Amino acid sequence: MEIFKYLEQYDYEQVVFCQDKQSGLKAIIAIHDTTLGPALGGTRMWTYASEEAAIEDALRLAKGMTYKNAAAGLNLGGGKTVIIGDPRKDKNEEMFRAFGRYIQGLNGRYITAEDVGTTVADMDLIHEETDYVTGISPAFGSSGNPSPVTAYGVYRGMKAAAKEAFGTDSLEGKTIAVQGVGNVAYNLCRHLHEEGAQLIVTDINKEAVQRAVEEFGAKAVEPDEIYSVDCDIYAPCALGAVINDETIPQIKAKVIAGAANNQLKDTKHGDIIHEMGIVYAPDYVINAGGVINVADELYGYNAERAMKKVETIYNNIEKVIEIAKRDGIPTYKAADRMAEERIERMRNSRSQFLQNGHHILSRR
Ligand SMILES: NC(=O)c1ccc[n+]([C@@H]2O[C@H](COP(=O)([O-])OP(=O)(O)OC[C@H]3O[C@@H](n4cnc5c(N)ncnc54)[C@H](O)[C@@H]3O)[C@@H](O)[C@H]2O)c1
Ligand SMILES: CC(C)C[C@H](N)C(=O)O
Repeated sequence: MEIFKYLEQYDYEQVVFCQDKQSGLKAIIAIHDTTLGPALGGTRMWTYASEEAAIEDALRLAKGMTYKNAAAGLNLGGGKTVIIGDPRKDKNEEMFRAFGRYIQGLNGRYITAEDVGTTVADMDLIHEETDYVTGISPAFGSSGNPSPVTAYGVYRGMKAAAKEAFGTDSLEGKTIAVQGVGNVAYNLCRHLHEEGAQLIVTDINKEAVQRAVEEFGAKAVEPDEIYSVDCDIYAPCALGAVINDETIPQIKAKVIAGAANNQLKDTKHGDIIHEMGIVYAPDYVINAGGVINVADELYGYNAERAMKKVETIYNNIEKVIEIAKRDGIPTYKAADRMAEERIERMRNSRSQFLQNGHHILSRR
């Protein structure tokens, strides 16, 4: 990988490699764009096949956060961290504290939170070293685990997408195929079950599947069967790149709306599903509930205020669908347009320097 060429192509600002021999920390912090404010994005811990795969993931996810934060109307830029390692075996206190010191060294350019493989307890350890961390324990007056809030946002966004496809946003009686029933999707399934939807679920973790079967009367299928099941809505809530050349021909759903980041393997797959008439709720618009919730900590966390903002995901999905129709483009492009236009507007409106003692970083 020619790193600077890649950074230039997608206009990344900064990449930081963090190494701490004693704790085994190997982390990559990628900061994509700070036009709107400090870069906020979670920390993923994962066993990558190669260092290059880890760098690519950090970069791709950081850019996604720029778009997610912009589309959600947050005054935050985009960044992300990946820690190379197995979250079940390789974690220790020193690792997260060493990582916290690296974040502190960035002096507020990057603020972290949870992502796949990291937990509230990990954020609390980071918090021992820096204030530039969110998603920490409610005991600190903070918002805690963002997953249930992400799930609520996905539920609301799914309803907006359903309204476009079925003429009503009621999910009662709809069959919804949920791929992965982890932290977010378990809570999503609860909302869907309460509204009277029929659930089909899969996961590589059999216990997670069993819980959804017992609690929500879900029907279980094998992981590779989820794409082809008869359903109204397909909700990808596990991995990225699941909308691809192999899966698209199998999909029977009229709506794709789920929590996973980077669902389209390539942009061309967004074009294909658009041509098929599938209503696609762009991933970073529908799954912004978690980041909206943790970002509220920067103002002194208020759950009511945060949930009010999460509700706007319904309107944001409506807005994206409206732009897509107006401009005759797929929804993924409409979402990019919405985010890019906001960043551009803010960039242009900041032509004068004015010291601002009330900047969000001064309020903590
Ligand atoms: N947690 C959040 O607040 C949040 C916010 C925004 C986006 N997301 C994204 O949503 C997705 C889910 O996040 P999460 O926090 O629930 O993660 P999680 O790790 O708790 O859940 C993911 C689930 O997917 C399952 N899975 C993995 N590979 C699978 C496969 N091939 N087939 C079926 N199931 C498989 C895992 O066993 C796990 O149960 C991720 O892509 C994450 O990046 C999460
Ligand atoms: C809670 C958030 C800051 C990060 C979350 N994992 C996301 O992808 O949106």
